[in-house]
Parts: sequence; C-alpha cells; structure tokens
Amino acid sequence: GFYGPFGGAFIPEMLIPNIENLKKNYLKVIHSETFKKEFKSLLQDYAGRPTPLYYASRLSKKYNSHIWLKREDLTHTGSHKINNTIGQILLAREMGKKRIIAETGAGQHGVATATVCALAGLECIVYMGEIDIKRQAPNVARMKMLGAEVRAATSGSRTLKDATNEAIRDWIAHPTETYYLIGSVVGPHPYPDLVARLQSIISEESKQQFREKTGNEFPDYVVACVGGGSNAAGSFYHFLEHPQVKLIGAEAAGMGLSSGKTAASMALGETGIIHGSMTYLMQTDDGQITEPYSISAGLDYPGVGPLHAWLNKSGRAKYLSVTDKEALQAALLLTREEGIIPALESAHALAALNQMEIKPDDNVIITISGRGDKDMQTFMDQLNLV
Ligand SMILES: CC/C=C(/N=C/c1c(COP(=O)(O)O)cnc(C)c1O)C(=O)O
Repeated sequence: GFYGPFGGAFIPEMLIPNIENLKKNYLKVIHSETFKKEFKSLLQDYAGRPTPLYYASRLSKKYNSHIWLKREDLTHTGSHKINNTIGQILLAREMGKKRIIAETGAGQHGVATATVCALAGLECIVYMGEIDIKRQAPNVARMKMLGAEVRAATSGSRTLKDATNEAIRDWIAHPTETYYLIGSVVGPHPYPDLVARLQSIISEESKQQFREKTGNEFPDYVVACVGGGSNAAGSFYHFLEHPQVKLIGAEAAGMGLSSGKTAASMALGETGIIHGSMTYLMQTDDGQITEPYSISAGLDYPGVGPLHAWLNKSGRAKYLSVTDKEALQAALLLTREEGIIPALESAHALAALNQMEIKPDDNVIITISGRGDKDMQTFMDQLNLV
C-alpha cells in the first residue's frame, strides 16, 4: 500500500482489525464478476454514466487551444463522488455492514453517501464541520431528506479535517457493524487504492471518448482539482503510464500561499502522517497539522492523498495552486462562455489554464468534478451578482 515512500497505514491499534478486514476483502470483491456487473449497471442506469467529454468551443477560442470538459457535474447528485460511493456501498454490503459513516466537506460526498444508503436501505451518519454545514447548506438539506443523520464537527477548524477526525473516532467506537465510507484517496491503505480504482472510470471513459472524437491517441494535458485527490486520481489513472500526457493538479491557495490562509498542501506541505497515511501535509514546526483555509469546502484540507505526494515527488504530475479569487473568476468565465456553472472546487482546475503554457493545437482535458448549485450563495456574495 505504498506510493514510493508515501501511503501505508499508520493507525491506532484499535483500528487494525477493521483495516485488516477491509484489506483482505476489497480486491477480491471489486474484481469479482458480480461486483463488476452491478457496479457497471448502477454507474450507467443510476449515476448516468458515461459522462460527456464536451468540446468547449468558446472557451477553446478564448485560450486558443482545444479544451475538453469531462462532465462529472452531470452525474446523479452532481459530482464524481457518486462513482466512489456506489462502489463502496456494494463492498460494505458484501462485508455484511449495516451502519455507514462518512465525512464530508463540500457535502457532495455526504449527499452521495446518503444517496447510496437510501438505495441500499442502510443507516447513514455523516460528519460535517460546523463551518461547512453553513456554507454548503443546500447539501445538508439534501442529506437530511435522504434520511442521513448529519453530525456537526466542532473541533479545530470545523471543516473537512475535523469531520474526518470525528468519523475515525466513531469508527473506533463502533468497529464491528460499521463501515467507514471514505470520500477521497486519503486515509490508511487500502482506502487510497480502493477509491482511486473506483474513480478510474473517469479516465477509462475519457481516454476512449478522446480517441473517438479526435482520432488522436492521447491529449497533451489532463487537468483536475485536488482536495484529497480522488477526481484527479480518477482523471489521471489510465494516463499514468503514458508520459506524453502531462498531468496537472490544481490545489487551493486560498488567500495566497504566504497569506497563512491556504490549503496548498503540495506547495507548502512537508512529509508527515495525516489520517493514517504518510503523505504531504501543512504542519507547524512541531508537527501539528496547520489549520487550512479555502473558499471551496471540498479543497479545504491540509493534507493530500499519498498518490499525489508521490506523483509530485516523482515529477509525473505537476501541481499548481489557485487562489479563491482566481477560482471565482474562472467559474464566472465558464458560466458566461459555456453556460456551465461549475462547483468552486472544479473552478480551481479551470483557473489552472492561466498558469499553463498551452500551444494552439494542444488538447487539454479538464475534469469538471461537480456542479455549482451548492455554491450559489458564495457566488452571489463574492461576484456581486444582484
Ligand atoms: C470527502 C470530502 C470532500 C468533498 N468534496 C470534494 C470535492 C472535490 C475535491 O475532492 P477530491 O476529488 O477527492 O480531491 C472536488 N470537486 C468537488 C465537486 C468536491 O465536492 C465532499 O465532502 O463533498
């Protein structure tokens, strides 16, 4: 479970039986014919896959290159999170679990978890930072309507990191009947690998769609935003072995790298352990986790998945950092040029275009990881849209 020096499972003793059990089961289950059949049919008939690979012609003119948008915003519940929760709910059911817990920041993972719990008739408890409960209120309402119990995390920065802490504490307290449905490529092995495999459907589709639509073998760039890193892991996955495809991750610089209010774990982080995984994270001199900040709840996390720590260190992928303002401007640009309102998280990937030297005939695939409905209050406030 290692990506170079990163990854592993650095967990408290009390979690070892759960993690061992998951490690023993996950590959057997996700490689079984019954799982693959059910996973594929739910992705298609329930989540609405394949998602379009849309040629953004007005945006392409603006950037004088070829911009393709992978539309994860068009899945059921409105983000890539549903790919992961469908896979993990099938795994949880296979493992005989009745009680599902999850963490959420933007609320997209929380909604996607509550959705598959309703589908499977399982109990659902979602931990969410108090700050995020306020700034992603529409998603809290959706979780409750879907029958989930939303529990506020009131420690620390009261955002994603703290919700994750609370979920892990719950899991330690209720080990046998509970399945922890993690929302990104973070946490102890096997979670980063499991979630990357489930999200790899994104590039399984985009690789084929790109070839069909252009006759070219590969795009020049694949760009995705990075919170924990799951939509990026899925977007990169089937291109990892092809170095002619440049991989760009966009993380949240918040108010700026030197502002002290940022979530740019790659740019500012150092090697350390967070939520059971050896990776990069923003930390104080004595190794305490630095409180992160981002306008976008889904990127407001001080760490990053170990896969990305490795891709960064090995040079296989490049990570750019995008400020709140740059993301807001990119969201408005996409909305005005293509009539698509992206999630604030996805807007960071779009803004990365301004930091890339793309050539006129370059093909760039950008993952729109989610839709902007949940962010409308922030857009109204920040973009003075009366
Ligand atoms: C698991 C915690 C992250 C959440 N969301 C993260 C997120 C992200 C960042 O998460 P990753 O793809 O895992 O880096 C990107 N796009 C959208 C629309 C998101 O909602 C959530 O709770 O909804």
